[in-house]
Amino acid sequence: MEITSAEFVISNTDVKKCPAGIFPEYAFIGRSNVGKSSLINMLTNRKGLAMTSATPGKTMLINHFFINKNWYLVDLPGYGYARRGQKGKDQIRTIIEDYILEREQMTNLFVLIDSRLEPQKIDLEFMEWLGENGIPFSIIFTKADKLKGGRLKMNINAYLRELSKQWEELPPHFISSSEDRLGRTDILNYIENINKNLNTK
Ligand SMILES: Nc1nc2c(ncn2[C@@H]2O[C@H](COP(=O)(O)OP(=O)(O)OP(=O)(O)O)[C@@H](O)[C@H]2O)c(=O)[nH]1
Ligand SMILES: [Mg+2]
Repeated sequence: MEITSAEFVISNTDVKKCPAGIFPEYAFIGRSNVGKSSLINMLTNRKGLAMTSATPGKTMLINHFFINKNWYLVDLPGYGYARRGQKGKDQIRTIIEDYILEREQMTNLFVLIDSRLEPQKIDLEFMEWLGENGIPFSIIFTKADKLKGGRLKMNINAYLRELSKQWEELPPHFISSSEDRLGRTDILNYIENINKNLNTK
């Protein structure tokens, strides 16, 4: 799929104020600093569209980007950033949970996982929560450029093994690097296919 237009629309803390209309949307979630905003910039080919930072906790709001004038990419705040303090963490948690549970336009959630790390409890618990609530999601392993091929494969296999203890059927997964533009075609094709199926229903 070609990205012909990508426009920032609105930032929100409240799911009720997100854009009206029935356009499907694809949201990105994961621990702070995992690379959600960078991935949105990579997918859209627009460097400064979503704000990124080497310091965790950059994205604090629900950000809507209108793509090709018929679907949205949504950048969400990261979870698990300890330095926010309990109150800050609770606020972010509420924003994320309300969005995920209440946003009917949310067609698929991409859960981003840092490919360098061994399976993290916080991510596994988060995906378990998604399952309990019947939220459709896929996994994107990020920052693949930081690892050599063998190590990358090993880490991803270890993750999938851990997930298969939790899930009978594994969710679709992708491998990405926003530095090397890895995964772009696969992720955009995946979105395009879902959009097509929605249109034929
Ligand atoms: N090498 C490499 N660095 C990356 C990649 N993706 C993101 N980064 C870096 O990781 C840091 C965090 O990236 P962001 O995209 O801001 O992460 P985020 O998940 O949006 O973080 P929060 O908004 O704080 O939750 C930045 O310094 C990015 O340059 C990648 O694919 N490869
Ligand atoms: Mg961000």
